[in-house]
Amino acid sequence: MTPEAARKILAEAELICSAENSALAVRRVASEITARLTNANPLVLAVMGGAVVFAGQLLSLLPFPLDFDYLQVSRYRDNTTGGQLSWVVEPSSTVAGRCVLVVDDILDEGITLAEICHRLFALGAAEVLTAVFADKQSDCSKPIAADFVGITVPDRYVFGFGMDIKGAWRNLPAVYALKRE
Ligand SMILES: O=P(O)(O)OC[C@H]1O[C@H](OP(=O)(O)OP(=O)(O)O)[C@H](O)[C@@H]1O
Ligand code: HPA
Repeated sequence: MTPEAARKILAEAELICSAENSALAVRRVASEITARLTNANPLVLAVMGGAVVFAGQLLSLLPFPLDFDYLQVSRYRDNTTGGQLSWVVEPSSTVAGRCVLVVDDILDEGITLAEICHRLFALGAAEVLTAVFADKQSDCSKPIAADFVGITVPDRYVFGFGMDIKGAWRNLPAVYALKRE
C-alpha cells in the first residue's frame, strides 16, 4: 500500500480505543497475568507479527521470571477476511512440560488461536493460556475463548496497536475501525 493510501484509510477511520485506554488495558491484563502466573515460570510465545506491540508492552510489566519466544502463523495476509492458516515459524523453544502463555493481537473468528493451542498441546505443553489485546464481538460462536483480554472491539475490521490493514498501521498506539463500506 502506498503511504498516501495508508493516510487516507486512517483519515477516514473511526477511533475505537485511544492510546491512553489501550495502555491502561495492557496494565490491567499485566496484573491479571501476574496474579495467575507469578510462580509458573511460563514460556511466553508472541504470535508475530500482530503481537509485536502488545507483547512488547506487556512483557515489561510482568515482574516475574519467564522465557520468551515467538511463533508465526498467517491466515489473513493482505485480506480483511481469513483464509487458510499456514505456519510460518514454529516455536523453537522446548514447549514440552511448560506452562505456555500465547500472546496475540486479536481474537477474531478464533481459528488462529485454537490451531496454535492445538499445536502446543501436541508438542507436549503442560498448560496453555492465551492473552489477546482485542477480542472481536461476534454473533458466531468461537472455537476458543481467551484467558486474558485487553479490550472488546466491534465486529468490524480494526487496525493499530499491532493490527494491520493490508500491511499498514501496525505502529499506531490506538485502535481504529475501517470506514464502513
Ligand atoms: O481469530 P482469527 O480469525 O483466526 O484471526 C486472528 C489472527 O489474524 C491475524 O493474523 P494474520 O493471519 O493477519 O497474520 P499477521 O499477524 O501477520 O497479521 C491476527 O494477528 C491473529 O493472529
Ligand atoms: O479486524 C482485524 N484487524 C486486523 N487483523 C485481523 N486479523 C483478524 N481480524 C483482524
